Amino acid sequence: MLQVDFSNLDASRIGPDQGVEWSRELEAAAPRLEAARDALWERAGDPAAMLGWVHLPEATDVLRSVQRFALAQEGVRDVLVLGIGGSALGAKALDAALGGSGARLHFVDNVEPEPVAALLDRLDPAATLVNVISKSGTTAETMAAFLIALDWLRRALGPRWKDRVVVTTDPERGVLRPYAERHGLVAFEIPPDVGGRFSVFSPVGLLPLALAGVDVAGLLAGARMAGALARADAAGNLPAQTALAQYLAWRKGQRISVLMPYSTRLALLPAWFVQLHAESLGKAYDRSGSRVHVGPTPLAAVGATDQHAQVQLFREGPFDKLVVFVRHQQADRDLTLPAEEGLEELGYLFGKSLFQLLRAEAAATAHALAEARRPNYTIVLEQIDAYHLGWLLQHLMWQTAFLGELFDVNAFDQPGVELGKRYTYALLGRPGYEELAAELARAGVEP
Ligand SMILES: O=P(O)(O)OC[C@H]1O[C@H](O)[C@H](O)[C@@H](O)[C@@H]1O
Repeated sequence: MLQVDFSNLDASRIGPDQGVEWSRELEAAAPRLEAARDALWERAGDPAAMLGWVHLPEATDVLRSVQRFALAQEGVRDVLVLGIGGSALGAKALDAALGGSGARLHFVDNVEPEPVAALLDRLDPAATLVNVISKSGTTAETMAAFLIALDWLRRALGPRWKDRVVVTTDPERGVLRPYAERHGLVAFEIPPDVGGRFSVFSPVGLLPLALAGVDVAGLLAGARMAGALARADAAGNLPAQTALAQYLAWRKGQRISVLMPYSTRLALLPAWFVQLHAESLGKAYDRSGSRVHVGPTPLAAVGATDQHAQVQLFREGPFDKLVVFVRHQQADRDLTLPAEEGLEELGYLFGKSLFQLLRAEAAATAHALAEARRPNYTIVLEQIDAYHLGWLLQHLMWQTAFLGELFDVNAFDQPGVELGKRYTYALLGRPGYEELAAELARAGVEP
């Protein structure tokens, strides 16, 4: 089960001394949420609407081909995953939470030379599979890493390098697809109507995760539950409900949306969420073309660790945050705290377990924030496993789609990142970018 405890929204009334009860807010917004739901499901069949991610959890043929490929990779101990943004963050978060029983995944999602060189020094090319992932098939960082990895493989393996590369990209766009065809490389598809940050349950995430030994079928089963709830009426539609809480918070001045899982295993989940919300909702224009400049600023935190770093700000700083906790109810393993002579002052801990302490800290922090009228709600997972994380990630994607409707923005494009890319091309002398290069020269911008 995945449940959401909204009780601290009531306590804090979404902001200092304003707002009404959560249940009333929800009731009042029900028609709007249900209209948003109907609009999303109606558009889900239209490839131009970029809602293909809605259907990924049902794609059992893709699941099987990914599993078959992973099973056949005998002798692969390490996987070099070359991708950035939506082509890395989901698998990275889920591997950190659930990986470990299969191959080790190493993500190259930056172009800083020292870590890349150090990683290649450590790995054995004969036991490493390179999975290059790019929806557009053109991203400079990913392509640069690919050029280096190809050279590294070829030097060590000669013509056998082809057995050690698998490509994940759009069926048509970009340079990777024709390159894979030219060399007969195994290639998986990212459906054209699935944007990068919504692609974790396509081969983008499923392939590396299957190689890492993660229960990818479990992920999809959980993700299907999020989809089922996204069809429900407002009273039972969890993604619509959390979207509403986020939207109301924004409207009432809580413009920073914190995601704070109480789990080190989930420490990378907020990084994935940050891209999902930032690129989907941070928009200059609404769908009718009016200037709006909307978008909650997503902020990453981890409990209990950040109680000792950020919670001071969350509780006493500006009234500008909505804090979302993620907790789990069952630990897979637990450790009991033994009594120790000479440390009697810690007696309140003796006989308790680490998980009991973690749970107490999460509940205490949520209440301490509510008590200071800081809005927060808690997503409760039964446990940290593939099923519940599949559910959680798909829930957050649905939440984002609902928020796109509430803010009336296109949640599936990211026009704001393009100019920086074009300037980079100009600085590197890419043909066709001469005018931009001249503009940069006039402004005194140098690499
Ligand atoms: O998968 P790719 O096409 O290589 O894209 C990787 C990332 O880069 C872009 O700059 C976009 O802003 C992201 O949304 C995307 O996830």
